[in-house]
Amino acid sequence: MTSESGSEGDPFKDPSVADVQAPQLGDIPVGATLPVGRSASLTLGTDSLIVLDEDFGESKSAANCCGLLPNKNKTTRSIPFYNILWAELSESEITIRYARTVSKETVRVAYINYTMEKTDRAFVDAWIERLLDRAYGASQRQKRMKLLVNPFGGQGSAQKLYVRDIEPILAAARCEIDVERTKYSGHAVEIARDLDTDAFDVIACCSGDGVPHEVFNGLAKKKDAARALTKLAVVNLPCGSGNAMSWNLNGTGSPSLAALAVVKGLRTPLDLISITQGDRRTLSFLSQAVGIVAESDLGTENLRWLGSVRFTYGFLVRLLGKTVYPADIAVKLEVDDKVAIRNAYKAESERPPPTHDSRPIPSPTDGLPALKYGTATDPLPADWQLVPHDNLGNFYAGNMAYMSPDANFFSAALPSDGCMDLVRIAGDIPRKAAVQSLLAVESGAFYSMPLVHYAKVSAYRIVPKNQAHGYVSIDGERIPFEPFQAEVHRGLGTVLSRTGHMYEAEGPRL
Ligand SMILES: Nc1ncnc2c1ncn2[C@@H]1O[C@H](COP(=O)(O)OP(=O)(O)OP(=O)(O)O)[C@@H](O)[C@H]1O
Repeated sequence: MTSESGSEGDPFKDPSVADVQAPQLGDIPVGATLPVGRSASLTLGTDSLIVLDEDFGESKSAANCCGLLPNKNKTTRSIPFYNILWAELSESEITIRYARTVSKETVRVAYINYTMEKTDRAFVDAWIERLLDRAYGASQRQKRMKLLVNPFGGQGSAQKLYVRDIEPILAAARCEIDVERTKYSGHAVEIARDLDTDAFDVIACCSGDGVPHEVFNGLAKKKDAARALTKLAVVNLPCGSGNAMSWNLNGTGSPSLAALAVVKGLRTPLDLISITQGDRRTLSFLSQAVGIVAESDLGTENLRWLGSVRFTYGFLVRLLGKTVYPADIAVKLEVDDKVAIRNAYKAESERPPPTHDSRPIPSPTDGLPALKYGTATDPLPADWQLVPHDNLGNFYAGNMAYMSPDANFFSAALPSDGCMDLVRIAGDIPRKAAVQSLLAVESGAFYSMPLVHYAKVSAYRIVPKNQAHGYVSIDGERIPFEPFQAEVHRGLGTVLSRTGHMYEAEGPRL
């Protein structure tokens, strides 16, 4: 466990800082330069910190400059504000920590450090504050994180990825981290259920999508469920085999880049979906599948040795066999027109990013919202109609866009539009068209295919029929093959994203 919050015992914090009347932030404009050392300066550029160091080529002493790539020909470099993790002044030393790009997929913590000969403390403090202001914008600094590591995630590599790629970034950004390893399946439900809602800002899952699913459901069990789901942002630091949540919100499957995205992430309301089956109610944050997707994923466990090809293989076998999964389906339809859906997506993407999370914080006595449409065992709501889908091939409802790095399946999905994106495809379409639809997912043409029925719905019920057994997948987890009902709760949950209102995905193409 790393605990770095507060000023007590903080080796970096100069106790005298608080006593100094710092200049106003407005006194430090873009372009403000901080002279450091004899021939070096730090300047606040438009999008980056500009480091000018005339001695850099000759003097590479650790005291003068660390962490910058040595380059004798250049004395000026820039560090994007996005990559700046922290800055501080202690005694007469200024240290700036940042995430240095070492490859397309990796950032590592680096720092620059200068001893300042003359220190106008008040000015330096204000300059640092301005730098952090540019580096974090509306993102909360020094987030307090409950961090769960699934030691079995990603075939056992999660712990190693956490130590090597994630923890150094969070620590350099001076996040407060409370680490716990999950000990058994379902442990994350209990940890989230018993967590003090006010003690943390973020629950970070070093895992795949299974642990965040458990965390949402653990928070749902709290007495103050609505408050906990609003206050605590759930994030995925990708260490599992399926990391869709990170691809959608952090835009990456790289643990170190995701850690940086989380450090800089903006609070984002997320729709959550109640799934009722019998008398059970669970929350889904990612997807629900019946038919070919569920079976290709959950019904191919015997082919684990095939690795990631397992899913595609299972899918193709069923596609070519023209397998159908008959069911009766009733939906609470919101939009059933691809042009209108695409236009709504475009309008949201062009909206200026929100400056803050405007939702009110629910009271400590607010549990989960009541179900508007009852459960799967209640009479069907009057304005819904159970429509037979005797030749159903694929029933797939998504709350996020990417289901895997190459599969932007629900390209019109938005985090909190109050809708699930529902895709239905017949199972008895010509084989060629079926294979084309599979290939179209990767190329981005899937949405526009006429055989893909794409709608925005706020609730539905599905009753599988004429099958002795089958598969239902909720966020990739198997639930009994029985009728179930789904209902969206708009913006009930909270995640962190780069924009505060969109997924990191290309929108629908027509
Ligand atoms: N210590 C543990 N022992 C066994 N199962 C665990 C443990 N900790 C978590 N789990 C279970 O592991 C499941 C998979 O978790 P996770 O989200 O990390 O990865 P995944 O990508 O879904 O799968 P994979 O394990 O293949 O990487 C979760 O549903 C959770 O219940």
